[in-house]
Formats: sequence, C-alpha cells, structure tokens
Amino acid sequence: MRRSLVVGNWKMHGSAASIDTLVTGLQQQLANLPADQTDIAVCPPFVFIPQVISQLEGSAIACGAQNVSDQQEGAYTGEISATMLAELGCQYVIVGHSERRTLMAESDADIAAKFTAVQSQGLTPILCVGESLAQREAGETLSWIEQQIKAVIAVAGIEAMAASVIAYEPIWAIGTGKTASPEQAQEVHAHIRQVLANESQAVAGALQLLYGGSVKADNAAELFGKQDIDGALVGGAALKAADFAAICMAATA
Ligand SMILES: O=C[C@H](O)COP(=O)(O)O
Repeated sequence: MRRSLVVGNWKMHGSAASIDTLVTGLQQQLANLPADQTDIAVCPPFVFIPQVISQLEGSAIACGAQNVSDQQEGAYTGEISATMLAELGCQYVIVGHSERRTLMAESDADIAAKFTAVQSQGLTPILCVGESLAQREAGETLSWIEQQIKAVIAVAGIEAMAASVIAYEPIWAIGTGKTASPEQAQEVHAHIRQVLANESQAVAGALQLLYGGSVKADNAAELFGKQDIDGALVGGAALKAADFAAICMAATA
C-alpha cells in the first residue's frame, strides 16, 4: 500500500517572522499525527530553507525547494543547484510547476534536465503536470498530461520515475478556488498510472501521485478517497497551520 504524501508549496510568501509562526503552528498541530502513514513536506522560498530546516529538526516534516537549476555549479547568476539544496538538508524539489512553465517559459526539456539534476543529488523531484482550461475544453487533457510525463521518461528513464513523485495540477484549479471534482482528478490520475504501467507495473504501482489545485480542509477527504490520489500539493491552504494540518489529517484517515 502506498503511503500518502502532503506537500505545502508556500510559493513567494512569508517573512522570517511569519514562517517561524507557521512552522511552530504546524509542529503543534501535527504532533499527534501517526508518522508511519503519511509523509509531510513544506517547500519554503529558498532564503527561508535554512531557518525552516533548523526549526524542523527532530520533526517528521521534511523540507523541499520550489525550483532548482539544471546545472550543479558555475556561472549561472541567481541560480541554486541541487547540490546546494542537498547540503542544506532538503529532501524534495518541485519541478515543472505550471507557474514556472508559464511565467518563466520552462520547457519539457528544461524540466527533464532539472528532474535529472535533482535525482543526481539523491533528492526526490515532485514533477508537476497539468492542463489549461482551453486544453480541457478541447478534450486534450489526457494526451497533454501523457506528453508532459513522457518527455521526462524519455530523458530520465522509467526506472527513475520510481524515485519521484508526480503532482497533477490542472492550471484552471490553481489558486482559483475551483477544484477539479474527485472524479475529474481520479480520471487523470488513473491515466498517469496507466502511462507508467505501460512501461513498468512496479513503478506505476509504487509512485505517489498527488493532486494540486485549490485543495482545502473541506474537500481533501473526498479527493483522497479516490483510488489513485495519494495526497496533495497544497498552495494557499498550506500557509495556515490549522488548514494544512487538517489536510494532512484527511490524508491519514
Ligand atoms: O503548488 C501548489 C498549487 O499550485 C496549488 O495551489 P493552490 O492550492 O493555492 O490552488
């Protein structure tokens, strides 16, 4: 049976003080969560990672990053490498978030290179895929998601997917309050698992598949009730300790 995983993506939010409060709140709220059933991680902005890792010392909550360079070292002004994130103690790195694909024009090739760079340092990539509203309305959702995943498999190989997490995040549901229905999400998750199963049943069966897009305390349980939804990548609701904790509880129930 797959463990569930809930990841908070704090995006470009927070200050040293507000993050201190948030992490303290999370530790209090999640103190009684059975750590053997659910993996939990938070992804702060880069500059707050050392603070968060220090605050989380001794806790079962892992820390991740929201982005990474596809290079490990060199003259890449403003970039952060997977080597650096590993040294800090990060365990996860989000790659291919739709905000980066759209706002930073990251291509499938860029994302595959980042995915490989992350794994080369022993970290776990959380590969985000998702369709726009126009693509959904044109009936292109499944083929688009398949293409995004195959672009990474083509570079990293199917076995590499075993050491990764995939997050399905329909772009139209991110930060909009419009969640995909559990049935819409399950349809895509089942397809993702089938795409993987066509190459390796073992990888498909073991991979944690998250849903992201306006996940809240009051819709999480229904989403997690679906067979192929193993957890969530949470944006807005991850900024409030009580809300994020409630989502983690729902994933554990
Ligand atoms: O990475 C998280 C997703 O973009 C979801 O964000 P949201 O929960 O605010 O819709």
